[in-house]
Amino acid sequence: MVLSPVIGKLLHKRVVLASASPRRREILSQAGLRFEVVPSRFKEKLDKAAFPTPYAYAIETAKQKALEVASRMHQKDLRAPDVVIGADTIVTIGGLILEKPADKQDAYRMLSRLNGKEHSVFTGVAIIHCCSEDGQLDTDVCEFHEETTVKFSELSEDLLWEYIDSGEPMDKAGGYGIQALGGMLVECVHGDFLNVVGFPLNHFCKKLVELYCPPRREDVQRVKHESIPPVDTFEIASDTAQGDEGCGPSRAGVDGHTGQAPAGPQGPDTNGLVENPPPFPSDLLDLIDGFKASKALFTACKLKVFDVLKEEGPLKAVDVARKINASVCGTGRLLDVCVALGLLEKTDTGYRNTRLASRHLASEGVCSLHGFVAYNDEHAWTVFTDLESAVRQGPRAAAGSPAEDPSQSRDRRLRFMRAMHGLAQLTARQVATAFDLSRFTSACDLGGCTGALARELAREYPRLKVTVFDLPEVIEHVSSFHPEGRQPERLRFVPGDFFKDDLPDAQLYVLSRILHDWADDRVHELLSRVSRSCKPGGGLLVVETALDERRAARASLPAALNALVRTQGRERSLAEYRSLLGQHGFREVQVAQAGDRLDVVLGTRASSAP
Ligand SMILES: Cc1cn([C@@H]2O[C@H](COP(=O)(O)OP(=O)(O)OP(=O)(O)O)[C@@H](O)[C@H]2O)c(=O)[nH]c1=O
Repeated sequence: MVLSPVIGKLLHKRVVLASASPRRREILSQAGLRFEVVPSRFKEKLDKAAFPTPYAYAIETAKQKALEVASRMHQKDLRAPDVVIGADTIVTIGGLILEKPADKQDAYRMLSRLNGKEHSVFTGVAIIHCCSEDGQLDTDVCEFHEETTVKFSELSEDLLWEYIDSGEPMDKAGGYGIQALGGMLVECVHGDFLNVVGFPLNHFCKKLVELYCPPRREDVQRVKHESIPPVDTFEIASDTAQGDEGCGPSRAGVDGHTGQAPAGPQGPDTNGLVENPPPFPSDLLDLIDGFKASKALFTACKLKVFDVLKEEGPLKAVDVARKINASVCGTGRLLDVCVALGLLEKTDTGYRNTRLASRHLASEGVCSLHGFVAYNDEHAWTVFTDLESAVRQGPRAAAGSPAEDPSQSRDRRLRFMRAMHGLAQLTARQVATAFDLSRFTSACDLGGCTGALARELAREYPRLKVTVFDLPEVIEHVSSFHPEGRQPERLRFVPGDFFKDDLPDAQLYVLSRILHDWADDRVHELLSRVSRSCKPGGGLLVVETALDERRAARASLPAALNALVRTQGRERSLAEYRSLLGQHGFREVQVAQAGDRLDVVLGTRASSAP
């Protein structure tokens, strides 16, 4: 049975599934798709470190699998299939990508890593439309990914080995099959179950709707009046008004061109709408509306909605309104928007936090980003409204990072410190473990703010003594960030200015999220001071979000703008950071990623002066 009309659109096409996975075959054939199976010969050996995110890796692998089949079939038959579908499923935990285990020991290593914890399963999918012209293969690639989180129960060694001995883990990413025996390991799943099994059918159907069934004119007009994107529903796929022609393999739909669609036979009508409108630009509308979503999140945080619900949820809108001292109508709308944004859940008994909100948006807790949200709301929001003049005039004349600007008010400094503290706590472990730093016995975190990274370094390396060096007006507030009182013995805070004062002695210097705040001349000045203090064999660890050519990731783009509106600094590429370290006498420069957004660069001070 073909439930989704859009799958029906593919019935007259030659569709190929470029996969040997029996699960993918089953999911797609149960959805009513008719296709041939041609397993891909593409070796899954792409360099994972070359991708900004795990899903970028999965998408690229899926694309390469499908392209290999398309080009092999084209060469063999001189007729490529119409559509080739490739997919790749990976399991990720703590920044690590797990694929199919090589052997039983490998399966054991994977399952022990997942034991008792939550991990993400990503499937990257590529839908390739092929067309042969003059013997040449022409392809249009549409790609997407889906993420599902899965939590394993605490499992005994015996159970893990029993499961491994069943043989089930061996052909499955992460070493388990949720659809079979492996289901017993799983405590809960958040997201699309079939995505874990190997193919995100729901997202796939939505993509097909985008590709094959651009919205009808009535829908476009409705959008004009109501600003509600009529996408992502399968009803649009019903082709009563459009017929097969309008819903065909539109080039504009297939290659995602958002430009002008060719005018229909009558040309543009009086509204400027055309007979065959281009695919509805839902991503673009999301982008246009993006600031409203941010502001809703900021406001809910500021009003402590997530704190109230963490402590007492689920609660009805009227009760939340009373607790946050706001109107019932306004609160109800804000709560519904938070539900739509995936921050809250609405149940029969009222609204409650999603796990994401409880973890990151409530004001307390080690993973809280409440301070970072407040900083964005109260500071970044204001300066970004002036982005146009920053773009016109170039970076702000005001020098220095917010923590270092002496004219800053105490409140503003504290707000900035809270923001940095939240971010640093969240990433400290990944930064501390990006390289093995156990050869060092002393480290100095320059501009180390509240010591969040320094604490993690001290925790990770039991021999390491860590000094946090920051401005006196910053150090003065440190104790309020560690309410439990005493700092660990191997951690000390020294007030000073890294541009003026002698740097504390250390074997390893750390500059975490510092360099991007400064223009090139100041960066050279700082690095030459570090280089002079660092003894041969010592190290310099730089932590930044690098602008790398490979990284088309949106993650690094806001940072590029930050530097423009906030300081004289700028983001730099990994090649630039490497070169900066080289110019200041650091050799054997290595690069690693700490999570999705941060790059860590480590250099060793050479014996000869630069
Ligand atoms: C987490 C999980 C994974 N899988 C299977 O793991 C393989 C992933 O490997 P892949 O590289 O994406 O695919 P493949 O099997 O090598 O096939 P191919 O597409 O030819 O590369 C796929 O099979 C999936 O179903 C399950 O069956 N159940 C699960 O719970």
